[in-house]
Amino acid sequence: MGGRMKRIYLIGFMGCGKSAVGRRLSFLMKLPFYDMDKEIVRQTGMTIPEIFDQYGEEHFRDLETAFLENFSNSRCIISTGGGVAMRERNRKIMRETGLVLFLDAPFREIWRRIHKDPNRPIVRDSTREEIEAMFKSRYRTYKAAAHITIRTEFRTLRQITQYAAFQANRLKGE
Ligand SMILES: Nc1ncnc2c1ncn2[C@@H]1O[C@H](COP(=O)(O)OP(=O)(O)O)[C@@H](O)[C@H]1O
Ligand SMILES: O=C(O)C1=C[C@@H](OP(=O)(O)O)[C@@H](O)[C@H](O)C1
Ligand SMILES: [Mg+2]
Repeated sequence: MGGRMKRIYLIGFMGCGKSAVGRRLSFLMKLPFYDMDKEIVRQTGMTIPEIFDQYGEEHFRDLETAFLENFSNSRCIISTGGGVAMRERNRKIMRETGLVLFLDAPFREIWRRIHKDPNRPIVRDSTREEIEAMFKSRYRTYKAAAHITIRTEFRTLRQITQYAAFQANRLKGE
């Protein structure tokens, strides 16, 4: 990634565990934690569904890119939203400023975790088949954007967090 590792970014599909692992990783590594969705909610004073409904998805995507462009803290953990890695500009920023970890979870697990959550507008507005198609079409982009892929199936949040910390320490300073 060139120069010293600064930030750790968690990427992957909705429900793969980015927010949950990021929070735990920040405790374990004693680094500040930013969940991009929460930061955008805080900055706008609106929920994610409200932003989608009132301004549309493209506006939300622009807020995500603006967050990455304007963010200045160097050593920290950032949990992205599931759509962040889909933009080339975002991928470039993430790879230039940190280590990118893809949390790779199987779709049936993901669906079990997200299908009832009203806070994810894309899930709220789509069928299971549509979400599965989106999962498949995004998969290779996550994989290519990441320095490391972490398979999460059959692993607890604690195990995943420990493995993420191990990889981050191993690659520190590269
Ligand atoms: N490996 C795991 N084992 C058990 N529960 C998990 C695991 N990964 C995620 N979860 C749970 O699934 C839900 C969705 O995870 P979350 O971190 O919000 O995903 P994301 O931020 O990637 O959308 C949360 O309740 C989280 O605790
Ligand atoms: O995958 C996506 O397009 C989205 C994922 C969500 O974050 P999580 O991945 O944390 O659920 C949130 O940013 C928004 O609902 C859109
Ligand atoms: Mg999240």
